[in-house]
Amino acid sequence: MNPSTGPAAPAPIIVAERLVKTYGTGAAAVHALDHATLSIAAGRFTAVMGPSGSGKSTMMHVMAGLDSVDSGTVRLGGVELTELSERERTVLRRRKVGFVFQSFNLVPSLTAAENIELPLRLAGKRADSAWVDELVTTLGIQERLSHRPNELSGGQQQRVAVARALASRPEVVFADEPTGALDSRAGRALLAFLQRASREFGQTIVMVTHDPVAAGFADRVEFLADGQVVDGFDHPTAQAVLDRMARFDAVAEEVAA
Ligand SMILES: Nc1ncnc2c1ncn2[C@@H]1O[C@H](COP(=O)(O)OP(=O)(O)OP(=O)(O)O)[C@@H](O)[C@H]1O
Repeated sequence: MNPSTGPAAPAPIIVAERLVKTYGTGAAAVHALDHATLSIAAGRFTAVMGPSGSGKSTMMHVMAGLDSVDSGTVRLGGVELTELSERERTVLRRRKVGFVFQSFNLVPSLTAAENIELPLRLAGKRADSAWVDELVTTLGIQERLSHRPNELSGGQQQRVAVARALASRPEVVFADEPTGALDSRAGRALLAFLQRASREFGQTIVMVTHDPVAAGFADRVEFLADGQVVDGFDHPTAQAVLDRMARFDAVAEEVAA
């Protein structure tokens, strides 16, 4: 450790540089990403925030290999995603990435246990049953494994979705507003679990959120505005995030005036 700088920052697992993604052309063109540059540290929990339309979901989809860019580069675990075909990106996603969506996205005809195992089956991986058992127990869903999603509460469905995302120990878990459909108690329990997954198990997590309280569970917060990463800091608290967002609003009001 260098005493003047503290512990070295962990190596980045994702390096996204000068990403450009434009929808439409001419006067109707929308610059969803406008030379956005962002690194995600391995083993950390990172929140991505910013006003509606600032490019958060687009950025996440590109970093996860779900979407292509017009220009720029994205390396995920040393692999340059922008050089892969769509098919190669799909294979890489199955091997390296887990997802948690706001709307859970569980398969209705499968039980909770079958949903949890689905990404492993798709990736042709064998389940590490001790790990899956630990996940299921920690998330408190062991009594619900034989139930189908429509027999589970929203909070239980989301916990199944989290177990599904972590079951294969992916290099990165991407979570898009994972607490958006939950009440605040269930939301906090889920955030505490994500925080624990990164602190205790070294799981890298990238979470898009509008909620300063949710961002307060992360190790770092990054802010997007108008398709660019404009700020970021470590150890965010809900209050520090709120203060930063208020400065965005003040600038937006000045621009509009
Ligand atoms: N498929 C698409 N076609 C056209 N425009 C799109 C498409 N997807 C996103 N956009 C536009 O790109 C911009 C960035 O969108 P994006 O969804 O990444 O923002 P966001 O920050 O995630 O927003 P929100 O917080 O509202 O979900 C927006 O102006 C959006 O309207």
